[in-house]
Amino acid sequence: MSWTDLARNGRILVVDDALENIQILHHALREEHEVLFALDGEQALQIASEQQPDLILLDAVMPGMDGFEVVAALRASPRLQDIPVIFVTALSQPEDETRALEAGAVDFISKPFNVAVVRARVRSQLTIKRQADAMRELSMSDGLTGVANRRNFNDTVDAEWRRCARAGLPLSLIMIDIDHFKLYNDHYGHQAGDACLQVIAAAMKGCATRPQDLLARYGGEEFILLLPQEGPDGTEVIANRIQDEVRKLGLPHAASPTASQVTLSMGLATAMPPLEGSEPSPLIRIADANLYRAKQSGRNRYCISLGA
Ligand SMILES: Nc1nc2c(ncn2[C@@H]2O[C@H](COP(=O)(O)OP(=O)(O)OP(=O)(O)O)[C@@H](O)[C@H]2O)c(=O)[nH]1
Repeated sequence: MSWTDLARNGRILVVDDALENIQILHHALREEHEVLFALDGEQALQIASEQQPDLILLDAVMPGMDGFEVVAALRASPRLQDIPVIFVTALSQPEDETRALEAGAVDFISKPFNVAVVRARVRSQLTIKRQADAMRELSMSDGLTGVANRRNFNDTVDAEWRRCARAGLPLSLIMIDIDHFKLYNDHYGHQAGDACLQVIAAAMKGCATRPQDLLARYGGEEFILLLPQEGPDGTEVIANRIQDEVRKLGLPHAASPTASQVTLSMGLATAMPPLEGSEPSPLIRIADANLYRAKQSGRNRYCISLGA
């Protein structure tokens, strides 16, 4: 897919208190893009939050919340702050343009506008947005297995920890380690080891598929599964599912003293719920200690305890 293709099909939110302006922009953009609209600032923020548009075309002067206030509210929201905003406005003084750009808009178009120019500027901002999205995605995932990387896990566990603490919901972790992986590499070679990590990661990813679940590569052959809103019983169900799926893969491990196939050891830990103001690191340490117990007591199993 080329970058030009990436500029097509974006979802655009047009915000203007004059219906005729919305109609003109809708007409100009509807062939290439999905166009949503809002007639005031409050409605714009609500639709942005629900529909996550790729770009917002925003009128500056509106009754109630004006465009500058809308941009400030977008920038203050972690979920909405990356949505680019182009001001489309009757304001035309250089100081208006400067104020809009300083407030966080990426571009400024004065009314009356030329439709072809609007289309071209929309395309160029969508291209930049897609490139930024792709870069962010890459920086948050592990290059070998495609699952989340450790940094992504650290950011996500902090946010989910706070969310579960506020809502009084449990949060669980499963620390997962491939058994005798050094012997696997020694026996089959490092490339086969890499392929093994990829296959195991893909199988584990299919075992916890709720939107808030996150599988991350935590170290070389160590993974961690974050299960917000999951108590100890559900976590054991998922641990058993992972063991079953890996068993079904039947990856030979001729050098393993534990089994003839690749096996996993796991440490489970649940906060019931996290305490407000506390940190997730003690729970991670408990999951790690339980993984160590699973290794010590024979591998190819999980150990569990409540904690933190
Ligand atoms: N192929 C491959 N191997 C890796 C990668 N990352 C780490 N490893 C290997 O994973 C092995 C981990 O070995 P150890 O920590 O000794 O653990 P183990 O052999 O799995 O033994 P137990 O955990 O005690 O069952 C090391 O040999 C690392 O070189 C990777 O990205 N690719």
